[in-house]
Amino acid sequence: MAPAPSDSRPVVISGPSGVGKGTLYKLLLERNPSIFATSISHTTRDPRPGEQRGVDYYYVSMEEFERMIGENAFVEHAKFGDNRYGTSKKMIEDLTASGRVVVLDIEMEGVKQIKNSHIEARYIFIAPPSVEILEQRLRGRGTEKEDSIQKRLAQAQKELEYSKTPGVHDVIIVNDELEKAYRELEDVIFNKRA
Ligand SMILES: Nc1ncnc2c1ncn2[C@@H]1O[C@H](COP(=O)(O)OP(=O)(O)OP(=O)(O)O)[C@@H](O)[C@H]1O
Repeated sequence: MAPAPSDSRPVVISGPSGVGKGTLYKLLLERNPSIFATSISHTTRDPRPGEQRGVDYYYVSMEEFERMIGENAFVEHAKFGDNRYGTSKKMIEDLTASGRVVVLDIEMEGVKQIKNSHIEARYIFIAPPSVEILEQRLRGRGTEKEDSIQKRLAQAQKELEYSKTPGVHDVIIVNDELEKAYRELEDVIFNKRA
């Protein structure tokens, strides 16, 4: 395990569905458990069996969630179906104050919001070697029905376009060979390169 990075800003990892963000994120936390902390979102949905309050999510009512939006308590928030999800500023500040680097797995609209929230963060985009390989991974994961795969691929095109906007991401890592991409991710976070 490497010593703690000198840069303690939260790390925002984004990229299209199926690119391997979750896999890389999990490795980062498993291999450096005392250095990184998982961002814990607020949600209005009910806990699922096995989920723990304050570990998987902070579960709040719709009223509470809307009050927090009004107080500008979120760096980003979104609605999926009937449920709302958000990342609170206080959660990031508290985890950072505890001496750990917060890692956030955020989709494109959330990235745009965080960039407007004036929070200091590092932005890492995970790109697929090609759209064909992205499709293979989405299919290979076996979690998605055909229409969901098509939606994710259409959304991926938008995200890949956005990732080309100059200055949006500090670095783009192509997730070709997993261990190679992982090493690049660590190198960036631990400032072993740009
Ligand atoms: N470098 C790689 N080479 C081959 N397969 C990979 C690689 N990285 C990840 N995968 C596989 O690709 C699939 C998608 O990975 P993962 O679930 O981590 O994607 P994700 O970006 O987190 O997607 P989502 O945003 O939908 O959660 C998984 O089956 C994973 O095991």
